[in-house]
Amino acid sequence: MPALTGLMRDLPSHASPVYSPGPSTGKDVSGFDLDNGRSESPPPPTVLSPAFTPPSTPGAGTPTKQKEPRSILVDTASQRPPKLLDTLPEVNCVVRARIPTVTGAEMFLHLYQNNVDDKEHLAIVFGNNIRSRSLDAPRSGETEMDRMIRGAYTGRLHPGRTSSRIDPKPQPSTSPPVDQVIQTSALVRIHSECYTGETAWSARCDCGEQLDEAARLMSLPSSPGGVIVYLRQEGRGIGLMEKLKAYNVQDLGWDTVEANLMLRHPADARSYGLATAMLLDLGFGGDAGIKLLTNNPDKVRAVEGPNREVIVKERVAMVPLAWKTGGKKGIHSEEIEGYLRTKIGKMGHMLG
Ligand SMILES: Nc1nc2c(ncn2[C@@H]2O[C@H](COP(=O)(O)OP(=O)(O)OP(=O)(O)O)[C@@H](O)[C@H]2O)c(=O)[nH]1
Repeated sequence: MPALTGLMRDLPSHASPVYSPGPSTGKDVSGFDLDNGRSESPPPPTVLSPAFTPPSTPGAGTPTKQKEPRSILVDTASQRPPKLLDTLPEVNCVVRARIPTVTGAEMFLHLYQNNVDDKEHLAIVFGNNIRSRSLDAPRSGETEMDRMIRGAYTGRLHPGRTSSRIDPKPQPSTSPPVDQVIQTSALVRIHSECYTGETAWSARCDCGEQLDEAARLMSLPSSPGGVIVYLRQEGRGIGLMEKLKAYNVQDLGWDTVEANLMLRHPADARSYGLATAMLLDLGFGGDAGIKLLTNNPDKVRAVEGPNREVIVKERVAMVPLAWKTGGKKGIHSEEIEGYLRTKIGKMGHMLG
């Protein structure tokens, strides 16, 4: 069908996010034809959230720069709780530093230690009013200089400052007061490390784009602030070495879930107790609730913790930039199409 082939070539690569259930003649159990990188039928409504509409008119959904994130109300109280450990890990923020960023926005990087692993998990905090309880707690024998060096200061550091508590030259704050932040649910993203997608320019996944988008939304002038909890759970918890093997398995024709299973790993080996504990430390416990930036339904309930220590009130979908902009921006590759299709079809991701 030369006419159809020509038409397909003219469409942006993301134009048909497809999933075909039932018997398939292709290699992939999700119905995705691995030979030509596309499938004939549209996704059934069951695999997409009601709000999702495939971008039939490329370019029609181009967002304006300052657009507020669209969120969907979440009610996890009525859902069956996932299997979580009974107790949350202990976390301790050991240092915090101000990082001016290339976009002009400023954030505070918080480095955590914990009692379950030796990794340096991070909280990337936007806004001046989100404080770590463990960081601010006094340590015996420490001097004011010690406190400033580990980041337990208010306001801003500047040459000559001697007290961690009173900033003699307070900076004007554009953020609302703390109480207000707690009443308007803050934006939170729980992000799992992805060296390939965030550092090595990989077009196999959308991890780098999601990290950038989360930071952009939290830096909008209208944003009450927010936190990206950055967990060192590379490769959905299997580590970089195993993830690279999984990429080779994927190049041999299997999808991201099958590749993990073939290597004798779970499809997803992550847990979120550390994230819950870090959010509690940053003051997000109780009724205030959070707005969680995610497409992953498992993450929504798991982040709340065994006793719903943190409550996810709303979910904000992380729609791929290529879908939102009709293909003008974002990631274009055969690999990312297969990856997103598998996340929707097999991992229940809701991209809308
Ligand atoms: N094993 C494996 N891990 C991958 C692959 N691609 C990305 N990852 C890892 O997957 C994690 C990100 O997971 P995603 O599925 O993109 O997203 P999510 O965290 O489940 O959900 P969102 O909140 O919607 O982003 C990171 O740890 C990546 O390193 C892959 O093909 N195989």
